[in-house]
Amino acid sequence: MPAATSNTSYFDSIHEHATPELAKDIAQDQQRLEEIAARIKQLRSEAVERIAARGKDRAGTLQQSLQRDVELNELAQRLRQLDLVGPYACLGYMQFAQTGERLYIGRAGLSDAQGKQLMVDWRTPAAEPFFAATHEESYGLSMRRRYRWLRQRISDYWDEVFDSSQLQSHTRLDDHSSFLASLGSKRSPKMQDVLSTIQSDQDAIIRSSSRGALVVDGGPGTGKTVVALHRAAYLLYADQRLRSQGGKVLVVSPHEAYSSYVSDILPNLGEDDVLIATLSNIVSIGQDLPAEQDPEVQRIKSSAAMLSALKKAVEVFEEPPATEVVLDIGEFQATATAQLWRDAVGMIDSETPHNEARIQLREALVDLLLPQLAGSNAPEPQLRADAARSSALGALLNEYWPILDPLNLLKALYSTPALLRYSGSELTDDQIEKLLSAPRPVAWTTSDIPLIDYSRYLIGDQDSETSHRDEQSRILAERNRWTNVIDDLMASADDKEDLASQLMHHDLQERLLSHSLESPLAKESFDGPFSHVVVDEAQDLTDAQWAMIQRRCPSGSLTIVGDRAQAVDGFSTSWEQRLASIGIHDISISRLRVNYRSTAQIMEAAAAQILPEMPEANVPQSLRANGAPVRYAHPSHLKKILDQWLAENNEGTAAVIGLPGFPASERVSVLTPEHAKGLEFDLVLVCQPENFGQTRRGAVRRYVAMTRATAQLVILAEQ
Ligand SMILES: Nc1ncnc2c1ncn2[C@@H]1O[C@H](COP(=O)(O)OP(=O)(O)OP(=O)(O)O)[C@@H](O)[C@H]1O
Repeated sequence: MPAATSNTSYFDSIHEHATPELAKDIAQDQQRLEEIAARIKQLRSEAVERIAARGKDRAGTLQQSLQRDVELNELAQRLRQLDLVGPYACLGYMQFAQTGERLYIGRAGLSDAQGKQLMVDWRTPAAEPFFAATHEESYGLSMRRRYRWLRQRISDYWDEVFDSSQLQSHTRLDDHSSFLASLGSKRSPKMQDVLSTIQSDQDAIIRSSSRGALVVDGGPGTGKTVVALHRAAYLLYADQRLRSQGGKVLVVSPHEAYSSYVSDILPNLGEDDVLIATLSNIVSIGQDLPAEQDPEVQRIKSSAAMLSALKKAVEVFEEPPATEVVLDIGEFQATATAQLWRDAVGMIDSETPHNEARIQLREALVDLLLPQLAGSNAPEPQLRADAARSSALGALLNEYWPILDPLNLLKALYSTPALLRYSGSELTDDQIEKLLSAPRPVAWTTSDIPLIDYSRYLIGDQDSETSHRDEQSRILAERNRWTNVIDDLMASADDKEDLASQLMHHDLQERLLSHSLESPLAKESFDGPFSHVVVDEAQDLTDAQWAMIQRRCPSGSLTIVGDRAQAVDGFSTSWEQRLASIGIHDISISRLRVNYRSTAQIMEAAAAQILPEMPEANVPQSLRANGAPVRYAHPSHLKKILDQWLAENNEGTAAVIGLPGFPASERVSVLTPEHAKGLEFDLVLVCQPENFGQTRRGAVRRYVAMTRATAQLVILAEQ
């Protein structure tokens, strides 16, 4: 038997007490894990050596240095993948009933130097039974073993036996204890990695098609977020449709703390290109915006009617001239009529933002005015250039299609009665008066985010004419540079046909060209389009916020994660009705019903809050029944209870919810119920929940706050 290494030493400890069958089984297991670890180590050192050697290559032809750069890039990527996967490479194995063969499942596929398969990638169809098998449908498996990793070591394993003939040789026969133990372990500021214990119902959602919108509905702690993030990684790897659309994925996060909490999950799954952003990050106006204080103003700004008002306000600045305008172009005169203007506008691509459309409009006007300059002796290109640059045409555009500033237009809409009354035809008179009566000067709030975003979408970049010119010259220069590079390559190559086919068929040229043409900001751009968007806490999104997301996902491929019972502002319809109201019709709904987070005692207390207000709430069943009782105490005991818990637990996290001024620390978060959404803590102290409100809104806030606890819940109330 190979010597034990650090990440398999757990098996040594159970080896001592094992039956002969179990000892043989463990030895086989241990050997495969050693082979995997050794192979990763070998591949890693080969990659490092190759990088060191290729990095020193300076001399050579242009072709050689080009290939060297491509190779270095690929090696660096390979190394990064090995480092990501390495410490927790193997998730477990499944054994087939008929052949007795074991197939090991990993975060990535791996073969040894002779080509023997050591483990298969979790996202491949071959790996599916590992996640999908249940006692009802075993997929031909006799058993499955899942490892539990802790600090880069296997700390435990969990066996499930599907074939009764195997019962004698396993110590942990369908014993959920290892799995349950992992659910009860102490939390850290980062969401834990649970790939190896993904359950069959979760797996079915992860692997379902990317077509249309998939709603993942479930109560608190049912693994909706886990499923959505694993689904993003799965689709990026396995879904041809998604990859053919560019494979850009966006995860819309409800708040910054959530973004940070889940930020390790996708990199641990080998995906570090997925963008996670709040709606504020997407708009980014360089400051943290306060929430809108007036609920009525908040409602108006969240409505589709407000988006229509904004669109109409932009159109006010696109009206044709009422009378003919005579333009002096060089020594000639040309007349722009309202009809000529309309014809020119008809030549613009209707999706182009206002400021960028000015570039197209200028060209279209020149096209239509050109016949009126027929008497000129100048060649046509010269005539066109003169007309396009003429100050008369510039003045015409400035008057009837001025360059707009997206933020100023929105401010103007809020504060100019005539503009708001004209544009806001879908708003009621009361709503218009409400907006006009808001304090001046306009101070942005979070409710303005979707409107700012829409205004930017409609209007585009203020400097678009200059940027357009700069971008054109950049692309031209880049193309020339690469044409020269490729010409040089062709000139220096011995076998031209071979090189030409390399350039044409090997994707070298394409990759280099497209990389070099990518704007430096493109990777971080939140403008999309994205081929798939994951939306968490989707029950809270307003119409205007949905519009922001839909614009970024023209394919309509969405994973929508939510729980109607956690909607603070109410969610009285079904998912189908809600999504249909914003134009999403291609929907399928999957439900999750088991709570992996909170003990039964915590869920019972939380259910008592929500069910009287919302009897149809999807309250999930807790998997862990043996928890501590919920504790009730006077608010004055908060500090004492917290200090005692910190002294007794040197690991784990706590949250104080509902007492904003309380001092936070490394292990103690201080949150409102809204900002606690999506998060979880070992200990949750809910402060004065009676102040959260008496209506349904209050019940939802209490429910959200209480269901953040994994192990201990303390309610601090006056009575
Ligand atoms: N298959 C699983 N194996 C182990 N742990 C799991 C599994 N599924 C979910 N969990 C754990 O359950 C907890 C809750 O998961 P998650 O945050 O995804 O739930 P959620 O449905 O999004 O909850 P909420 O609606 O309250 O935000 C997390 O600690 C997660 O790691």
